[in-house]
Amino acid sequence: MTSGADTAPPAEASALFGCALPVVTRYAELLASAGVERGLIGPREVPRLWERHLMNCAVVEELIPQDAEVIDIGSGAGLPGVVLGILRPDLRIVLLEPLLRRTVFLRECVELLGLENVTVRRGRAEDVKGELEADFITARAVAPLTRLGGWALPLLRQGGSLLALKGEQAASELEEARADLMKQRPCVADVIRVGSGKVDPATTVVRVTVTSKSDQTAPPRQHRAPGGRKKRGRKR
Ligand SMILES: C[S@@+](CC[C@H](N)C(=O)[O-])C[C@H]1O[C@@H](n2cnc3c(N)ncnc32)[C@H](O)[C@@H]1O
Repeated sequence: MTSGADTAPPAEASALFGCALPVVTRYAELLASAGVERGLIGPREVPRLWERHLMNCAVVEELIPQDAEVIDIGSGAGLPGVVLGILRPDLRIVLLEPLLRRTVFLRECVELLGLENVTVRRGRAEDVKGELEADFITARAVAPLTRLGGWALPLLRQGGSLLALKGEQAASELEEARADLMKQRPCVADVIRVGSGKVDPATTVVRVTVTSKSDQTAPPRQHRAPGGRKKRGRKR
């Protein structure tokens, strides 16, 4: 895969990605070249790859504790799963994607970027129950919350969370979906903004955490405070 348009990172990306910046930059190049050529990402997205896609996805790592297992449902060209995999070598991430040409691109990315903690699984989320399970599920721009919850909640371990990256309508979407989510599995849900001061606007996430029936009012499990984790360098 060759390099495409100018994909140099903005100044703010250094602080966010630290020592992972060269690998994320290589991923940006892959998106801007093969990703565009193969129709996985629109050419108009290239000038805003960093702000709107890579950085916006990266800040979600604040919500995921050390060594968690993550499934990224509907990974597409790898957002947010590939970014999280680069930034957090401690996580084990499955990129779940049904479309062949997307899984081909994802496998190429995983290999070229040396992501030993990331695997690609071709399939639909509703078809992998009993085969895949995780502590966290991420999803961006995949499906309305009610449908996404129906796919994701059965794949979560007790205490695990769906982290759905959503837009400005997140709160109203959650209120509409809340009763349906509860029918799926006992859970608590909230809308949180992550990455304030790092990305503008901050990323909006609907977090749905599966609970036991007796634990309905409990807040989601306490995660590490943002910035409190010691980052481990990736072996290259
Ligand atoms: C709009 S794209 C978003 C891709 C990526 N998450 C992003 O933010 O750029 C939606 C993706 O969800 C995938 N998808 C659709 N239905 C799915 C399902 N039932 N299970 C898993 N993935 C699905 C599609 O193939 C597509 O790649």
